[in-house]
Amino acid sequence: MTRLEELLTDWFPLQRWFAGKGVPIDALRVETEHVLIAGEPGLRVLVVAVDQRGTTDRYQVLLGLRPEGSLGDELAHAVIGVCEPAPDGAGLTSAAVVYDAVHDPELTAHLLDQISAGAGDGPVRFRSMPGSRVRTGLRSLVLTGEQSNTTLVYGEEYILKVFRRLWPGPNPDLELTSALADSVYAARPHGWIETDLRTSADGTAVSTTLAMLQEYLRSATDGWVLAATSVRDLYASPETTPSDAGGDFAGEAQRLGAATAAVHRDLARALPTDVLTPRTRAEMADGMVARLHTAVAEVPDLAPYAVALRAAFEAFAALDAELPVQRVHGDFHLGQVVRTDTGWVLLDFEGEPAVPVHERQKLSSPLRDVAGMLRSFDYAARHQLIGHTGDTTDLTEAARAWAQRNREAFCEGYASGGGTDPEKHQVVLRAFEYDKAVYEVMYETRHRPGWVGIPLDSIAALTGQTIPLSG
Ligand SMILES: Nc1ncnc2c1ncn2[C@@H]1O[C@H](COP(=O)(O)OP(=O)(O)O)[C@@H](O)[C@H]1O
Ligand SMILES: O=P(O)(O)O[C@H]1O[C@H](CO)[C@@H](O[C@H]2O[C@H](CO)[C@@H](O)[C@H](O)[C@H]2O)[C@H](O)[C@H]1O
Repeated sequence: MTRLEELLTDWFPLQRWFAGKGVPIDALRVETEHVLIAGEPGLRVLVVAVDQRGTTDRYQVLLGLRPEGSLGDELAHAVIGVCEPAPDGAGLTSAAVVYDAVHDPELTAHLLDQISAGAGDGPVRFRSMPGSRVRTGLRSLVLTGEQSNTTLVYGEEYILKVFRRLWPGPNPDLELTSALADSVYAARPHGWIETDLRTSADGTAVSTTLAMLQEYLRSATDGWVLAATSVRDLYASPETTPSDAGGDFAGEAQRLGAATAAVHRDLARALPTDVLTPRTRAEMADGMVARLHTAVAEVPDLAPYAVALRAAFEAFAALDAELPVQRVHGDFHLGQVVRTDTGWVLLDFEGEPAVPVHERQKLSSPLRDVAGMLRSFDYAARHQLIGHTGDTTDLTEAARAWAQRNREAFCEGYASGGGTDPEKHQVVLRAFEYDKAVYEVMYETRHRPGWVGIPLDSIAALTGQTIPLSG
């Protein structure tokens, strides 16, 4: 292991985007290293392979290099460590501080310049969308917050989403956002960065998205923040109904449902569609059951509900109805939608970040996204109860009413906006809701253990094993 690899081994577990937190790193290798800026400061793009418990995941690191002692205080938080020159004289010629270059506007300016120029035909390629004229000379800032990737905002003009965990192939976010380039319900794409990544199956080099440049929506307010504010208003007077409390969210939920239906319609027009046969539906249900088994093995608290969950997946498999499928969002929740001055806009079409890309590219029912958003209403209603001591009967009842009201409004908006009426497909909807809740139990256990009670309580309620909060 080189000194750089040793430093990265210590640094990776501290990163929010590192999916292998809590599991020891068996080995870490810099698989490829390409110089984007030679000299000082230097910029390199690394693909780093991390072995953990018999599996290998790959991540992108944009590595900044400056001579030791020359790094300003404003970059102190981004430091990975100090690298010595190699004894054989290859690579560095003097000791350098290496750091997470996404935090260095002097280096990230280069990425925007290169995208604007559509530069590079070598191992790292920069591309701008046909018809886009990307402005340069804008200073970048890293967006803070809980994120699976790293997002830079350039001068309130563009967002550059730097994908951290890499799978060979185009990132679904770029694929779907490009398909929605003319939609008012999605942020316009302007360009991307790509490299070649070898598949683990046969070693073929596949063009793989490293980052995506998109329009920055200046007037955007996060859907989660808006919903949480509405819940907080209700909690201030839990004896009132959600419709009478200040800050009722149902109108927004209804419009969000309609926007979601419009996006599904546009995706179905631009990208492949199909109809599930009984066999392919059974395969989808098998996938849900397999995820349940994995989750129960990792989180034993899920075990009491396994029979009820499995029964819902089997009912889905046994349905005697055709099920249209298409490309969908795949990880739809209130944090993936923003309210702008012109209405709702859907973001982050990457799918569930922990799932291999080829799985996320599979066609699915749009009701899967509907189920994702319904789960999110449930989260928004419940999360403010975390850590509440004392009698929460009134608040729990208020939360239940809030979730139910917004659930109904969203489904009504979705159906009136031209989507399949969720109310008429309860078996499908239930299976997708349960599947998402099982995913959430795993997600929370790994990333936010203090929140795992939210999906667990919902599963208890949804399976009828405690007082139901939703549905
Ligand atoms: N085009 C955009 N305009 C304004 N804000 C955005 C835009 N894209 C993303 N954001 C903000 O950044 C957050 C994270 O972006 P997202 O694509 O969801 O990243 P991640 O996959 O890491 O969660 C979003 O919740 C939203 O608040
Ligand atoms: O936004 P990401 O693509 O990183 O998605 C992951 O993180 C989400 C949390 O930020 C997680 O969403 C879960 O928590 C939300 C509240 O924070 C809630 O609204 C969602 O319904 C719930 O699923 C998402 O599952 C995960 O993939």
